[in-house]
Amino acid sequence: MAFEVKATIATFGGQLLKLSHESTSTKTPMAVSIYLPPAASTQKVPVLIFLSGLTCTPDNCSEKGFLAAAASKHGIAIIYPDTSPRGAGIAGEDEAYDFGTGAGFYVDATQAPWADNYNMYSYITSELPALFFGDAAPATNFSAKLDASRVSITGHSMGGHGALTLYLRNPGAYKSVSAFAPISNPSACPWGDKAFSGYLGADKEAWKAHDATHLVGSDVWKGKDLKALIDVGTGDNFYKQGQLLPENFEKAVKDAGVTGVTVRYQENYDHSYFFISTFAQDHVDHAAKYLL
Ligand SMILES: N[C@@H](CCC(=O)N[C@@H](CS)C(=O)NCC(=O)O)C(=O)O
Repeated sequence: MAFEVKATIATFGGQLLKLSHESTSTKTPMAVSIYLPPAASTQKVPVLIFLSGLTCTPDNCSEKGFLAAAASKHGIAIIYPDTSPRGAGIAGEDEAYDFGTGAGFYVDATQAPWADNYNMYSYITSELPALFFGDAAPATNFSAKLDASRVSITGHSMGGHGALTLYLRNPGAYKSVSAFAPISNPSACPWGDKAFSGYLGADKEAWKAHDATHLVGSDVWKGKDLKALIDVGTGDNFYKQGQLLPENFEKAVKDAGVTGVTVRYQENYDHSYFFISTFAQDHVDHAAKYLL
């Protein structure tokens, strides 16, 4: 299925393209944006995927995350997917900010009425790579510009959970991972409890396959060196309310004997894009270490 280019915006020497396409995973139109650095006009560039948090569209991070500044310098493309299907027509999908629209949690729902459309895991891990790295359409032939063999992943909050879990579930698919204020142990926090109950059902065993704190010590992730950078603000109200639980992830990492995980607690920073933009360069630099 071809991309439709909705906007082309010059920024940091490259271009931000706002795209739309019909998705086979969600059975809805999906918005997705891509930042192409200047280097993409002369060579294939590696890719960093940024998974956004609750309520976000591709615009939040591309407008105020400032990842493109460092990505331009390194010659790295950034893909900004949406956070859920929109307009699926499911009763109740727009009732809450933390479930349904804007809150797909990067899982494939198994429960009615969500299972037909809420398939963000497949969307991010299968459909989007096929679209960007395959021959989607002559006018938007990204496969000539992007190097499918060099992809890293990052994300914020719900998207930090997405980045960590997709990375841990797909060894070798991504060169490195990072996260801003990730929901690190969704099975044990109110956001995760609500989302996983709705999308995955009451059996908490099924939740473990989408919980970074469980995955890191499991057979799914076979590596030892995680190549992970995580930032959490100590002034983040969601951290204080126990929605993020990075300490649980750190303990699981230690118990599993996994190395290569840096978790930084940033004094006073909150959950917002002021926090993300402050540390954006560090996260792009982290990805660049493994992509370039
Ligand atoms: N709207 C929610 C907060 C949702 C929220 O903070 N979302 C974060 C991601 S988890 C975000 O990035 N929001 C959009 C933005 O700040 O631009 C509330 O009222 O508590």
